[in-house]
Amino acid sequence: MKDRIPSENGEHRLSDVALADLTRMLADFANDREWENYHTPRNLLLALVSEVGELSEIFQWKGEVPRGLTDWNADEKEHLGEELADVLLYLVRLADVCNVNLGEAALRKLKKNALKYPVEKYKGSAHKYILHDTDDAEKNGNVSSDIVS
Ligand SMILES: Nc1ccn([C@H]2C[C@H](O)[C@@H](COP(=O)(O)OP(=O)(O)OP(=O)(O)O)O2)c(=O)n1
Repeated sequence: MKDRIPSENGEHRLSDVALADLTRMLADFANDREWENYHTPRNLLLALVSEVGELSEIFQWKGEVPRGLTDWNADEKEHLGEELADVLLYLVRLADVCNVNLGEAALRKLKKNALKYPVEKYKGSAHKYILHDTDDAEKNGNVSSDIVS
C-alpha cells in the first residue's frame, strides 16, 4: 500500500496526516462534486451517526474482544479501519461546516479533562461517578451518585 499522499506542502506520510489536511481534502472532495449544499450540519450529523452504527455492527454480538484485536483477520481489520475512517471523516467535515476548529477544541477538552480527573485522585479508577450511600441505593434498586465536576 502507498504510504504517502500528495498535499499542498509536498507529501504526507499516511501515518501522520493532520486534521487540517483532512479538513481541506474533504472540502475539496465536496467542492469537486458540487456537494456543498448537501453537506449541511444536520445531514453530516446524520451521516456520522449512521457510520457509527456501521462501526457498531462490526462489534455486535461478538462479546468482548481483546485489545489489539489479536484474533481478527486482515479483512476484518481493514473493514474496521474503513468504518473508523468514515466516522472520522464525517466528524471532521461536520466540525468544518460548523466553523469549529476540531484540533483546537480537542486540545482544550483534553486540558479540561485533565483538570477534572486529576491523576492523584483517579489513578487506577475509571469511575466517572463517586458512588455513595450504597445501602440505600440497593434498597431502592438503583445507585445514587454525584457527578464529579
Ligand atoms: N454525501 C457524501 C457521501 C459520501 N461521503 C464520503 C464520506 C464517507 O467517508 C464516505 C461514505 O460513503 P457511503 O455513503 O458510500 O458509505 P460507505 O462507504 O459506508 O458505504 P456503504 O454504506 O455502502 O457501506 O464517503 C461524503 O463525504 N459525502
